[in-house]
Amino acid sequence: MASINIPFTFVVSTSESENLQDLLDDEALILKNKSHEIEPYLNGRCIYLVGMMGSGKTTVGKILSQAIDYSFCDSDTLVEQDVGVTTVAELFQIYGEDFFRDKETKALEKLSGVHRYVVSTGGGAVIRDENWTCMGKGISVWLDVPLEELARRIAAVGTKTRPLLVNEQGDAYTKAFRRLSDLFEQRYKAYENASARVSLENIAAKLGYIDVSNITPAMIAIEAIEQIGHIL
Ligand SMILES: Nc1ncnc2c1ncn2[C@@H]1O[C@H](COP(=O)(O)OP(=O)(O)O)[C@@H](O)[C@H]1O
Ligand SMILES: O=C(O)C1=C[C@@H](OP(=O)(O)O)[C@@H](O)[C@H](O)C1
Ligand SMILES: [Mg+2]
Repeated sequence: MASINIPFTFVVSTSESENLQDLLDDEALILKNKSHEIEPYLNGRCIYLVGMMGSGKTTVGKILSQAIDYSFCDSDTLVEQDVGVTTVAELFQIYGEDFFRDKETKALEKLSGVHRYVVSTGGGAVIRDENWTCMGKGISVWLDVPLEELARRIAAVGTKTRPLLVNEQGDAYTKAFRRLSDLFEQRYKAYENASARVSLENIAAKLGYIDVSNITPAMIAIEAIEQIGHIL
């Protein structure tokens, strides 16, 4: 495999909630045990998390990478470092979305040549066929989260973090929900191309939860491993 020059080394930057040691004991144990079940069949293929903004790709990706002893990469971070900006929002403001999409594709092209990475993609990575060509060399997993939950999470962190939401009017939740609904309508068929799907509504049903708000990132990582196991 030709060595790909990725202009930085990744250290899995884990905040408190994204470190296996800080998960509930049973979650960490289940993650480790389930990871051992699939590891021999992964053959080092990268795992690409796809899904709408706010679906937890970056958060779950860090946990999943540690569980399966993979490195972690967030394609947005790769683009920010490549361009020399601090945030994607800043990049959109200076260079625009088309420039961002070209850089996003270049990042995925670079990543298509490495192994043993969990890659958290940006929510719009699914809209370009050339990105699917890159991700097709690995295993893609769609984190399918209800729009209300996406809007709640993004409102909690502030819509300024997502440049595609900033021009909407109204309170943070309403403008996030409105724009996310439009984007999902445009993209859901693209997300369905993923190798596997993690539905938070299905997890809630399995656990007897009334909604998805209490499903932790670790539970989602566990379900992702289960769904990957079904397609190996
Ligand atoms: N399972 C979860 N439950 C509650 N909040 C979550 C969960 N997963 C992620 N979050 C929160 O939602 C926001 C978006 O998560 P992030 O990982 O950045 O998603 P993405 O990379 O898909 O946009 C963050 O504030 C994160 O802390
Ligand atoms: O949905 C999108 O088009 C985008 C999602 C963002 O990533 P996250 O999904 O990690 O928020 C980031 O790539 C950019 O703001 C565009
Ligand atoms: Mg992200």
